[in-house]
Amino acid sequence: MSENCKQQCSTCSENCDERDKKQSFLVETNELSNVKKVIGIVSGKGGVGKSLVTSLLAAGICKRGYHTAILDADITGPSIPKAFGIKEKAMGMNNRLLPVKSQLGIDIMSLNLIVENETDPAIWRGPIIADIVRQFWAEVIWEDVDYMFVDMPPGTGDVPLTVFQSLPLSGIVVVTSPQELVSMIVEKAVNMAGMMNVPVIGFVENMSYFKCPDCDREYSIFGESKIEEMAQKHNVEAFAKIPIEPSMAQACDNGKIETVEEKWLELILNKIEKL
Ligand SMILES: Nc1ncnc2c1ncn2[C@@H]1O[C@H](COP(=O)(O)OP(=O)(O)OP(=O)(O)O)[C@@H](O)[C@H]1O
Repeated sequence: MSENCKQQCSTCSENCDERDKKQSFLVETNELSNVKKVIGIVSGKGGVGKSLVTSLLAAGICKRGYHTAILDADITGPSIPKAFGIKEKAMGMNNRLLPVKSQLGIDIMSLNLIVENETDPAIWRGPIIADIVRQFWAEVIWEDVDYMFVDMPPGTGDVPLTVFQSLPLSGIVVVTSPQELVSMIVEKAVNMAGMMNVPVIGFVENMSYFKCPDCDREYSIFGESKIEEMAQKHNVEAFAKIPIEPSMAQACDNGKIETVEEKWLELILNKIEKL
């Protein structure tokens, strides 16, 4: 690596071996797959609504007329099939796996679509889990996908690193909540993307506020929003605030996430459309 390396291979003209090393980790898809853009959804810590945002973004892009897919890389906590109300299992064909289609036609692959019982825990160590993610990318038939959304596990561990290194990410969307934003955890995820030369498309502050249904007053349950500050600091134009909305939790539980409006995510969806 050059002494002056800033880990910005796409804009650097230096002919160094670091670029080759990074590219060598990329895993090829199979001959039946074609994925145009891959977007990672990341969060610093668990439970902030990463799967919800993944589902809303995928549904939003699908409603705009694009063939959309979700790769659920959250192997130990796969919640995507439940949010979409998918009960059937993925089928195999010629040693390859076929994704299951949602009602809108989103192609979905998740561990819960191949294990017999959806409550069976994935008691595997990091390298095995990372390998499953690679297999989901390489061995599932992703036919003519315009946009694939990857629901990553929280943090900056083994599996997020595998996704960053093995999949050709066009960018990431960072999901956070107001209280988490003040911590350094989000910064770690953003810095990880920077080191891997992957741009941040946008920030989503979930559970940003609660709007009283009686008086329309907004309450900052988890503290004041800091999303604008954060976006400015990292020079990211697109950001979104999603309120705490009990009907959304219900839609997730009832497998009806595709019926939820994605009005809060317009800016980010526009940005994704222009990638
Ligand atoms: N803005 C919101 N309003 C109401 N419920 C929400 C909201 N955001 C998330 N939830 C609910 O909180 C729960 C956790 O959300 P979700 O599974 O998306 O989090 P996650 O960050 O993906 O979690 P993990 O990292 O553990 O996979 C879900 O039941 C979801 O429906």
